[in-house]
Amino acid sequence: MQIGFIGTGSMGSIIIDALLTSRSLQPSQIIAANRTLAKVELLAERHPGLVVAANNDEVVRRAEIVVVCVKPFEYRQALEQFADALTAQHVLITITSPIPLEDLAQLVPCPVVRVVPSITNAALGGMVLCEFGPQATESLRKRIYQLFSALGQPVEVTFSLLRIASDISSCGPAFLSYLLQQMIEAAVVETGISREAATFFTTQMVLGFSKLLEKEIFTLPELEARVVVPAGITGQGLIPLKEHVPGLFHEVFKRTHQKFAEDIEEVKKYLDSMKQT
Ligand SMILES: NC(=O)C1=CN([C@@H]2O[C@H](COP(=O)(O)OP(=O)(O)OC[C@H]3O[C@@H](n4cnc5c(N)ncnc54)[C@H](O)[C@@H]3O)[C@@H](O)[C@H]2O)C=CC1
Ligand SMILES: O=C(O)[C@@H]1CCC=N1
Repeated sequence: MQIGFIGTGSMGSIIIDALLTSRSLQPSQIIAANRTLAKVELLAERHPGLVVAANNDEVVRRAEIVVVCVKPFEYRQALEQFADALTAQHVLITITSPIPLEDLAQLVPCPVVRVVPSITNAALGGMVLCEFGPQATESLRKRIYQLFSALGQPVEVTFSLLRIASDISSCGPAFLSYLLQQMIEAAVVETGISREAATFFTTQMVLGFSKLLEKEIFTLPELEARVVVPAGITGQGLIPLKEHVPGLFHEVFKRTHQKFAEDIEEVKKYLDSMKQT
């Protein structure tokens, strides 16, 4: 079985690296194309045996599962370049959320699946969100879970949960990184600690924190309660946090949902126009 990749930018290359470093696939089982050829050539240098395709059409002709890793507004062009080569034997996977599977399914002759990765998959951790289109069978579900379990924990999400699940699982690492950088900056400015030392302490704290959660030693509220000892120092630090943070993530999720709705509307326009041609 050969797996094809269209788009080997940030996420395409993370998925390929993860499938190969986990030894789920051999490099020769992957064929990939990218608009800028140099990016795939770099991947092939890293993974000798990986097949560099000259174009998207070649990927689709040689692969059975085709993973499209381009951005929502690059889809139209990409689809136009390969849709004619798809047959009922293919499986088309999209890794981005604003492409409605029902609409995509009407444009191609094969089952369609959504697999939303997370940057955490680069360390073979975190979640892999899966949504299956109208033609997906039970055996296809099993195959997709098996393949992508190399990257992290696959979980099926319905379209109604997709946005918030992606917000937490895939956007979450960026949100957390921003918050942690704010903590580091404040430490540097308020105390004169070096950025290097503050970054080291922060990183080690997060690694330990992840282990606590992984080992299910505490739930998040239990963990907070154990650190905030009565009349202690942490409680003082939490006062400004409790003053400023509530409401913040409501705004974050309102914005991601708004952008998602706008993207879907735009995508639907071009998918509808493609249905008519
Ligand atoms: N960055 C992240 O953490 C996550 C991103 N995603 C989704 O993945 C999608 C891709 O994101 P990135 O990989 O970060 O973007 P990117 O811009 O790094 O990668 C897109 C790649 O597609 C290539 N490309 C564009 N049009 C093409 C075409 N017609 N044929 C062949 N190659 C083409 C580009 O050259 C580029 O290398 C986004 O829509 C995003 O929503 C999903 C989950 C997490
Ligand atoms: O398509 C999405 O929903 C993802 C989440 C992070 C970036 N893009």
